[in-house]
Amino acid sequence: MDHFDYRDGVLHAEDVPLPRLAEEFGTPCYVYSKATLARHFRAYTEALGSHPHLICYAVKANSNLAVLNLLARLGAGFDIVSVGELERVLVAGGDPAKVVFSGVAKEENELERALSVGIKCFNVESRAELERLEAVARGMDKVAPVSLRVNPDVDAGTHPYISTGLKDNKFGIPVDEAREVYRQAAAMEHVRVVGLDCHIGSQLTDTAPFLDALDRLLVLLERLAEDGIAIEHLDLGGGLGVTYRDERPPEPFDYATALLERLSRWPGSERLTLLFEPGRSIAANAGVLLTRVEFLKPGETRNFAIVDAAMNDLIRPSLYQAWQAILPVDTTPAREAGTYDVVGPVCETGDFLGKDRELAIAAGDLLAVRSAGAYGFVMASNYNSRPRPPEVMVDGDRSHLVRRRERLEELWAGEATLPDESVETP
Ligand SMILES: Cc1ncc(COP(=O)(O)O)c(C=O)c1O
Ligand SMILES: N[C@@H](CCCC[NH3+])C(=O)O
Repeated sequence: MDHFDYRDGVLHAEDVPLPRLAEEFGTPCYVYSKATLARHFRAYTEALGSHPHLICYAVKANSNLAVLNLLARLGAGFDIVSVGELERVLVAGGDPAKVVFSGVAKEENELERALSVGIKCFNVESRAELERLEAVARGMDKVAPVSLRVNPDVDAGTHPYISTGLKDNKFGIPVDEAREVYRQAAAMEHVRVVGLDCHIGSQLTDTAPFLDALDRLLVLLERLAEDGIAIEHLDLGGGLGVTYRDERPPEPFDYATALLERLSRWPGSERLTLLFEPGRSIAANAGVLLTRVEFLKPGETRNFAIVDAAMNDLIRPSLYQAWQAILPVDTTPAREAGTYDVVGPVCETGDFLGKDRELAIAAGDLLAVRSAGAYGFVMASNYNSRPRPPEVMVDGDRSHLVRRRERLEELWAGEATLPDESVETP
């Protein structure tokens, strides 16, 4: 469910026709729906109801300041993986006391900054990192709130590049070692154990692996209680999948309800605050990438639709062979249908947005690549010295630029690292 649909044959974002946005902001261009972002976020909080909880949106999925600002105003916490993400959360008005810090190699300066602004929790991924954090906190005469990210060794059944909860993956502390590392943490003067964390992978389409992981964490929780180590919050990470094509993942509401139900079987669980770190399930289907067909190039074995967006704008199809729907924006003109590989201008054979797509299009037409709100702009690059695209937020019948397109002159001068972004005010 989202707010991108056809009216009189023309694709709209909420009440705004996409051709109007292409006219105003140019292409390629990311377009986000504010109402969809808000609805996806609220599905989590509504499912959790009165159970103590905090939804820490995974900033990496879409770190646009207007997106972060909207979620902060809805009461979100944030899951960050770098000090850069922390600074973005702060600029966007996020509360540092609702920030959890994940990642396998947080640097000393990152730990220092996070300690100085007072984040909620460090999700520690190894014994060595725990020791680094304790040393930094000692140097600052602070006490670091800590969860251990446990690797529960469950198969998330997702793409190998985005599976994180298996023994083979670099993430987390093996569940069998976690008890020992918790004991070590509990004995540290400058560390305070507050939580237990896991994140088993991304784009999961079934609740079963999440429930398996939860069961394993709860067994560990009992062992920790025997050791006198009290846990205040359980962080189940992110990872809920979305529909790109024909996947049928549970809705955020059903997913959160299932986990809550399983948790409620455990005595004392009503006192345990539940944290989630969703990224994709909030942002993916709240965004499209708008692009224009430059040329149609018929070939002997394949026909190409060459568009003005490329792998530098949206890398998921090239990197993971990810399938994202590609739709004509205006279906009213009569066009001959054909089968096309939708490719960009970048000099790589792997530069494609979609292959073998049935499309009735002509040069100059607009296309919308769906499900591009998560891991879209954030993974964009300047490869081939192409400027990164602008980002636009639609709100009802209004739209406004939330990041302007990089200018080529700034790229040449090496000054394109901080393009303008606007933080929307209510
Ligand atoms: C630690 C952590 N939390 C949260 C997320 C967000 O995951 P997703 O976008 O699949 O919800 C990720 C990315 O997979 C992650 O690594
Ligand atoms: N970038 C990945 C998701 C990465 C998840 C991050 N832990 C994707 O587009 O599917």
